[in-house]
Amino acid sequence: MFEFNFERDMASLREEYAKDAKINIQHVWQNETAAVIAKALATEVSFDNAMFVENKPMRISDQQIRQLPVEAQKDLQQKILQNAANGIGFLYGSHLVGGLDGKPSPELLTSLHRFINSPDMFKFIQSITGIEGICYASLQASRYIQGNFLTRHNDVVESEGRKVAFVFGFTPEWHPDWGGLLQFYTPKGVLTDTWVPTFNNLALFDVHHPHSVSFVAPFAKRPRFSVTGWFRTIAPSK
Ligand SMILES: O=C(O)CCC(=O)C(=O)O
Ligand SMILES: [Fe+2]
Repeated sequence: MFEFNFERDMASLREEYAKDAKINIQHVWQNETAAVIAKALATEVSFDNAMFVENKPMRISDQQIRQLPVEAQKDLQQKILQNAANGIGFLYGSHLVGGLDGKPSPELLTSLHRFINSPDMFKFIQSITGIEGICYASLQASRYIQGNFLTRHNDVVESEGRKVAFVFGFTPEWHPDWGGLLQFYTPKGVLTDTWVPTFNNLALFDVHHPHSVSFVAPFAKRPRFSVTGWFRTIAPSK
């Protein structure tokens, strides 16, 4: 069902990853597969708003937000911005595949989760990164619309054995002026790289890299869709 371009010059991918523990690989899926996943993201996924409020992560649906009195909605927005100003903030559309957010996933994403958890995929990732013992990949569909962002952070969670972050991009025709840029920093916070959202790519990077998704401008013409997660050496207990 999913056609992935496993046949590649692995030596050059390895060499690229080894330079700075990150790589942005283009045209990873066969065109048809990428189009089918992109369509599911745009039409079948019910996204919650993942946000950071009063120093806590929370998730709330569009409908729940609409049901709040206008003053409470403004207050929520204010609190998200306050947290971001203090250094930790995010607001974006998120669907956790596998029932983790209590919402069923479209069949296509469930199958995709299985595919990304296949021995072939683990072998592919291990061959590029040199990391052994990958046995699980979590999966999240994400959607960044105008006003969404994710401030600088790393993805280290020792207890989950997260090793390599991945972002499959499904965003055609994005203009860098619209924000939504995946940015990398040194541990001291100096900006090193900026990757513009694109279609049918796979960004892979060591979870220790500080990174962010820049604020999506109010004039962005479309959403930024991705499927993201982490390749892990510890699987969740059932
Ligand atoms: O969507 C991206 O480009 C990165 C997302 C990310 O950093 C995260 O979800 O932790
Ligand atoms: Fe991240």
